[in-house]
Amino acid sequence: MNVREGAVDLVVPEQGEGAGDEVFFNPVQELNRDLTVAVMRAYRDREPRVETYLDAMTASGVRGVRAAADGWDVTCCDVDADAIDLCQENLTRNDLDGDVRQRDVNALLHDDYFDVVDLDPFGTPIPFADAAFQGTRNLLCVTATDTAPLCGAHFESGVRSYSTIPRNTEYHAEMGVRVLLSALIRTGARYDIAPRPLVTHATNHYVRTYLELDRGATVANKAVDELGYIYHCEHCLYRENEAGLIADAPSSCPNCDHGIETAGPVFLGSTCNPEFVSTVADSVTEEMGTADKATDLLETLGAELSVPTHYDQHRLCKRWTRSAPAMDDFLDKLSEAGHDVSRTHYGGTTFKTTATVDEIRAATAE
Ligand SMILES: C[S@@+](CC[C@H](N)C(=O)[O-])C[C@H]1O[C@@H](n2cnc3c(N)ncnc32)[C@H](O)[C@@H]1O
Repeated sequence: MNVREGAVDLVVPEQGEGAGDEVFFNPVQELNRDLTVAVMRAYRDREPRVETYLDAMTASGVRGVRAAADGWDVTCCDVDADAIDLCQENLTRNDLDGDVRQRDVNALLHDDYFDVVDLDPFGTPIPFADAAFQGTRNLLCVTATDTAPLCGAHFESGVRSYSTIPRNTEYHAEMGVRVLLSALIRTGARYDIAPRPLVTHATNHYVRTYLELDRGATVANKAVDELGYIYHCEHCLYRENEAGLIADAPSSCPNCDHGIETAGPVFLGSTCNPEFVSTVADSVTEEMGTADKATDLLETLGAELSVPTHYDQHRLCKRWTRSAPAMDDFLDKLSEAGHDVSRTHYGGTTFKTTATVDEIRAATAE
């Protein structure tokens, strides 16, 4: 089937039900790919010397072809011979050049360096993370689609993949973001690399992050300092964060005395850089099929408070046996009571605030 995405035309296989033999193409990931193009444009505007882009798991070649159309010096890699043929066909169809390699990307990244590396695997990216930190000069783009392990819904799998404790809370997508970033920061630290999140979002059952890599033991130590624990009470929705690698969890919830759960080490720092996010928004262009969605998402991300973790207004109001008022009125009350507050990209009824759960309850009481 023929599809047009961004400024390129592609042939992609019809996707059957379940895992088939055909080369993978997911039209739902167009937002992810549009944002990738915009992030790379914004990054190149800031760092004009970056040139090379590795589409590490290319499948149909869609990411590599779009990057080549945007002037990047592109390498496309996949282990699958059919993917490699299709990727080459799609480059040729658009009259574009690219270096197309049938290889295990872990081996390729062992031999070669790229300014920007894009990991877009099935499921967890962790089996590719060590090689990616060694083979990336500037910007590492990572997708993870294994949201159930990441957010603690598949607990053992999350512990195994990410070497941390994920907890299945009502802010599960943010738990996934912070677990993924924790694992990537700990992996980078082994090579004296500090990955700094420029943009991170959780959308439609995947997490996507763009990490600028800084080098040196001192900065890598600082990155590790941003890891810590979240203590969470499932009864009253109280939560608290503690930086550091040694957990000192309260024995019970300081708010209601019920049991407390510990997640971590997770990343407690900023998952986006708001100034960079605004330059990404300026790089979204109208040929992108998801331009409006991408712009809305970036606007929300840019304004989102960086504090962990978000609340869901409906969940809180249900817990307090109140009806949920209009979000804007609810957030205005919190703000008028002197608390920092923002909406979040995790959902229409979600917000972040510097207020505690008791302060939220008091400030928004009718
Ligand atoms: C989710 S698909 C990639 C989708 C594509 N990036 C897109 O945007 O449509 C994952 C691809 O990774 C490839 N793959 C799996 N293991 C790999 C490895 N070790 N090295 C390179 N490619 C690999 C698979 O063959 C598959 O084509």
